[in-house]
Amino acid sequence: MRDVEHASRSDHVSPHQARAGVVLGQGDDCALLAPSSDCRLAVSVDTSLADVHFPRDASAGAIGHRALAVNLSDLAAMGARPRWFVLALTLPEVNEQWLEGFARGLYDLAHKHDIALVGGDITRGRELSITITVHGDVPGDDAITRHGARPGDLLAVTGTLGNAHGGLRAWFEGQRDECHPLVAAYLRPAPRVHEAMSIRGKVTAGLDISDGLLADLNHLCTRSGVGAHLDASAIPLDPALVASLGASDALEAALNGGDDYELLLALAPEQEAAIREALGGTLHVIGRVTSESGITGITSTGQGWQHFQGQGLQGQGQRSNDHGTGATP
Ligand SMILES: Nc1ncnc2c1ncn2[C@@H]1O[C@H](COP(=O)(O)OP(=O)(O)O)[C@@H](O)[C@H]1O
Ligand SMILES: Cc1ncc(C[n+]2csc(CCOP(=O)(O)OP(=O)(O)O)c2C)c(N)n1
Ligand SMILES: [Mg+2]
Repeated sequence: MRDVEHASRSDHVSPHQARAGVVLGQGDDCALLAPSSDCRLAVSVDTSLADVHFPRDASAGAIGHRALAVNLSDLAAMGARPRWFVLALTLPEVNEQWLEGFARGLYDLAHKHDIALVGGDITRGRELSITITVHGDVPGDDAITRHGARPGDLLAVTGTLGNAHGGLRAWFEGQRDECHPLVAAYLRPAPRVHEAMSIRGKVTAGLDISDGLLADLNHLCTRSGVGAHLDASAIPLDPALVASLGASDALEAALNGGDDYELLLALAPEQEAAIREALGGTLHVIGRVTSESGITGITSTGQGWQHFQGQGLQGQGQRSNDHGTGATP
């Protein structure tokens, strides 16, 4: 255990220890943190499991990066500024070299987003499992939520969709180059933290896309009590994805593949110019919010990622549509 603690406290952590708001970091029974008085605290937890969220033969650095990235993406979804995280690690064995790589992937991303590791827990168990709880802050009532979308709002996404699913498929077909653009999108997602902070207060609702565009749009619509109409031809697809999967499977990957960690936003049309200025070419309008429930404009039989539907790669794209959205052309 001492080895693990050493690796998770190695010298690239120390710059974070002194950062603002950490009264007492690792080493005692709890961390003591001082949230900003004018801010709300944003808290979220996500677990990453070998062969469920990442392939067990991915590099240790990619596993560390990805486990933190998906949590940072939840802070981005709310427009929160990353502050602190805690890490619960279950390992089948202690491998010093693996831990060094894991720590490097994790801390490089932590450093990039100025988030400090303030505590954790390490246990031995059969499967590799990483649970991270992130804390962020957001001023006043500016948090981006799922519940504010209104009929007439535009729907938009950042970046392109489906690449990570293309990378997952490439990995299972034997592609092991982690620098391959689609594989990198899957293993090393780039959470839209700065983008989200620059548009909070300007959007009516938003969330990050982890389960797939249709599934997460459905979450937003349900929470807001609205429906949506999508323009299939406006869904942004990377030419590399279309080249890899063909146009039809690329669209299906974008709609239902998941793992994108892009933002899905609802915004009043009069805010579009300001948001486009903040986000530049990353913003793509893909439809609008409607008053009738259900998602129209898209024909798809998929329903995004569901942990308890016996999913695996074989099941992707072969599931029936029961997400209750009534997706129709
Ligand atoms: N086991 C649980 N206990 C309490 N709340 C949960 C649990 N699982 C999910 N939730 C809550 O349900 C909401 C949706 O969770 P989830 O689908 O995991 O969203 P996300 O994609 O943002 O991680 C979140 O507010 C989350 O905190
Ligand atoms: C090895 C592997 N198989 C399949 C997937 C696809 N996948 C697994 S979980 C998931 C959805 C996101 O994970 P979840 O635990 O639901 O995160 P949350 O929505 O809570 O952020 C997807 C698309 C993957 N990422 N890796
Ligand atoms: Mg979650």
